Amino acid sequence: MKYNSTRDKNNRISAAQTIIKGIAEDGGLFVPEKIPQTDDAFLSEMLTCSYQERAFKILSLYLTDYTDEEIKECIKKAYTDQKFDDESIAPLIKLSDEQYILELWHGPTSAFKDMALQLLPQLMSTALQKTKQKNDVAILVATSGDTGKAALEGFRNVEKIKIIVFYPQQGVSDIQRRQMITQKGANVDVIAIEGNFDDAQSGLKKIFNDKVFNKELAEKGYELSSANSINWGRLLPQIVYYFSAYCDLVNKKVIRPGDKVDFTVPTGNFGDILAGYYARKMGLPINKLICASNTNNVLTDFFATGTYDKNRKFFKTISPSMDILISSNLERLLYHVTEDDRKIDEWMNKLSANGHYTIDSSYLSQLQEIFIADWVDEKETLATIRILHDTYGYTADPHTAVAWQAAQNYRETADYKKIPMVVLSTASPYKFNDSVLAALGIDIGDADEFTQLDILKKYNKSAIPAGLSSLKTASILHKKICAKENMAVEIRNCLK
Ligand SMILES: N[C@@H](CCOP(=O)(O)O)C(=O)O
Repeated sequence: MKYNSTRDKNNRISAAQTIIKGIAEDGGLFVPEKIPQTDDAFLSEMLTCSYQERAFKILSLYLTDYTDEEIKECIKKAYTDQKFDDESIAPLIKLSDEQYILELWHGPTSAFKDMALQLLPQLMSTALQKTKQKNDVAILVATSGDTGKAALEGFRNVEKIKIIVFYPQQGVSDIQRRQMITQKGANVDVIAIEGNFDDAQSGLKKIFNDKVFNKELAEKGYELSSANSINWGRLLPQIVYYFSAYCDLVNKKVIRPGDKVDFTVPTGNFGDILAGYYARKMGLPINKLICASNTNNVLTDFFATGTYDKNRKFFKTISPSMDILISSNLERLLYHVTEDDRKIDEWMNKLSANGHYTIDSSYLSQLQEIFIADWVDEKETLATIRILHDTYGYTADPHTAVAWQAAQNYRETADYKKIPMVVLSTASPYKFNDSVLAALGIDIGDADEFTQLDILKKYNKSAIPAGLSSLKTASILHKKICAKENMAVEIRNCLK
């Protein structure tokens, strides 16, 4: 299996090279040349498998230049009970006969990003050995809150790899910031930027494509890569949990093999929901993928009109990980729908130059067959957290609440087929204590984030994750702040 750039079909490389590179030199994203197909037998074998075995079955379809032993070893190191506090790795929680929550935050940093970022470092280290690359890798990450910490935790002290994370100074929750600025590890740097996530992501994309800068770093012994979902190695592990949740529904006798299921995904950079699209293309019986946004509803408008327009007000919300106006992985989706690298290049150039592009109506109709897009404002997000708590005794974080409400909205339309709905829960509520407590009507006065953790415990059945309670005594190790124009300067300083 080879991978090619969305902007140049002739730019083809192996899976190992794809994972090391992260992004193509032409600015495009790497996609599998063919999406492997699964059949009834594949799914039926998967039913009795552990999460790790399910991961192996999916990964081996895509990582054809890795040996089975290499893939198994990567999976074994990633999904252990030392790292995940639930043995099923991604537990499926029933809230009603038709409504399920897929909790993806039982890893070390309490966000769904761990599902991929515990595995990516293993896949990358193996790729470096396989390709005998001489230079070290410098991973550059832009985060709106969750990816940063998960990437730092995954890559800390990994040999031949350095990692530099940029986060928006004013755009993450208190706990998310604490998680990042207390990060230990000889190979990590964390820098706040005076800007938002889009500034960080766009700044890094420019740096990835800056030939002169890349040459300078190569001479110093570094190749750049990414741990954001622009890296294929981030998306691939996420396909697994769609299959796994489906198998769990069959095993619980909620559905029979072959029955269709809907998934709702809180969406920012479009990676998580795109993994669902790959699962669907591979043959998993998914009916609709519901793309849930917060007030930064650029994707909702895109799926309604076919015009992607980032020229709009950027809102800082209580679901900061979704505060994004340039959703990178949409490029991959458009490539798969059009199979036309020229068109993708044209649209992405328009997006860079003017901030908008419009796709042909025939493509839009194809997308509307699969995707339902909706958005939820701040007030409704808070109200939903309260409803989930009071009705189901379930404490959700704001991102999950956005998705839950978008799912309910869809379930009230004439299109809804009365089939099970799985809502992806992407972060622990303990990462967003002040918003969750406000939603529950609890007065926190001037309680700090750690007192808030303890208060929230009284209203939440699950324990405070060890990785969050330990932050209280953790020393602050990273204090750098930079202007958004100075990211390259900071990178140079970190890679001296
Ligand atoms: N939601 C993200 C933003 C980056 O998305 P990614 O999936 O491409 O890493 C975050 O929390 O940082």
